[in-house]
Amino acid sequence: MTAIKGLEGIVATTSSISSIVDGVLTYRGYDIDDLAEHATFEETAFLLWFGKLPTAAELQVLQRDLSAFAPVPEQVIAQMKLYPKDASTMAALRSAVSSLALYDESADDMSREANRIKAVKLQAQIPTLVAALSRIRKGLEPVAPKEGVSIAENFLYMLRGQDPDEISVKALDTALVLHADHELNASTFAGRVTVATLSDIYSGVTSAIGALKGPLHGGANEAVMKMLEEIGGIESVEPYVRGKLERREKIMGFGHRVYKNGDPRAKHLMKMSRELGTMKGNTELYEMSVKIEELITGEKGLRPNVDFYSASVYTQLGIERELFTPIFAISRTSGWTAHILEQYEDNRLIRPRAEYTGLLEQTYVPVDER
Ligand SMILES: CC(=O)SCCNC(=O)CCNC(=O)[C@H](O)C(C)(C)COP(=O)(O)OP(=O)(O)OC[C@H]1O[C@@H](n2cnc3c(N)ncnc32)[C@H](O)[C@@H]1OP(=O)(O)O
Ligand SMILES: O=C([O-])CC(=O)C(=O)O
Repeated sequence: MTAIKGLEGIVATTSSISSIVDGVLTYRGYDIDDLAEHATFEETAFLLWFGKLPTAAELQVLQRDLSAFAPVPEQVIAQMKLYPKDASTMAALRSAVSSLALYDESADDMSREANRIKAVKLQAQIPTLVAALSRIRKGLEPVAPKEGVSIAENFLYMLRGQDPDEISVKALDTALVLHADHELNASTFAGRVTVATLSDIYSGVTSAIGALKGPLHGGANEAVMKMLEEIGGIESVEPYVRGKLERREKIMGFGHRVYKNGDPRAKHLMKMSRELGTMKGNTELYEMSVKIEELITGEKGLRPNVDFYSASVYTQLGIERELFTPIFAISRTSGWTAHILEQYEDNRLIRPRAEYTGLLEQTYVPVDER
């Protein structure tokens, strides 16, 4: 038995949800470029869950269900108010999502219909939790979700307590489409491993949130923003990046396990970053990001991944850094739950083997003789 560290290149399951072939990402056969340009996040979530784009009537039903499910149990809000104010938002979100299960009587109902409803419910409630966590951290009361608006619009409304502008809603909606699914990434794999024991969907999504939090995965978008803040201005980019390269430190937001010639989502976020900066009359974050990319690609051949330009996009939308990875979780809930539903449909326990490298032939020695 020879271990493949990080399971690199191992094909661990079949899936008909999303694919990456020759650097092209598709959801259910639709190119991400096509979806980013034309689809809403709600259409994308439907596509991931049910394998086809919704008709107008199906979309209306989904939007109605998402609105109906968006309020979260008041007990969960009360618990969130007790969380330490300096806890990371992802750690708080992990706890809050786990708590949701305690107040859902159908949490352990493993029927296909119940699990489909819970997927929609989680998608509706996670944005409410993230917005509430942000306000609670600031000492503000959470704002109840609005009926009849998109997830992107509702999220920005719940964050600020006022209606967002159309450009911000559109930009966030596109970012949600771009982050919705990504084949067998670490958090999706974690979610699938969890439910392959026939554990419930809340446990699967809680596991996935834990995996997304790490800086080698979704947590990289917050790390990118920290780096931009540390750099401070365009004139400091070059010495900062060269210093990091000399010390052989990782530059967050670059590199990818699967894409070696560039992440197809990055160009959309780069364009959004440029457009938002131009619109707001301040392109410094965009220009700093472009300069970092030129240096890293030039020196190391590494290309930006989805997390790199999303940092400047969210900042230009006026969103605080602590919410970047939770926003990734809002979007990826669609992909996680689609994969969880797929796992239940044709389940087999996921239990690989380990190559043992420890001691051999040890003999027990009583404690007082050691
Ligand atoms: C949504 C997402 O999860 S996208 C990924 C988000 N994560 C990040 O942006 C964190 C920074 N990037 C990384 O750490 C890595 O590129 C990963 C974790 C994404 C992929 O890792 P792996 O597939 O294991 O690649 P691996 O770490 O083996 O990298 C190959 C080589 O490139 C180097 N490298 C990879 N990424 C980076 C980086 N961001 N900065 C500097 N060097 C890097 C590695 O040090 C390694 O060099 P070596 O061969 O001289 O040791
Ligand atoms: O696929 C991966 O390894 C990470 C990634 O880009 C994602 O989850 O979007």
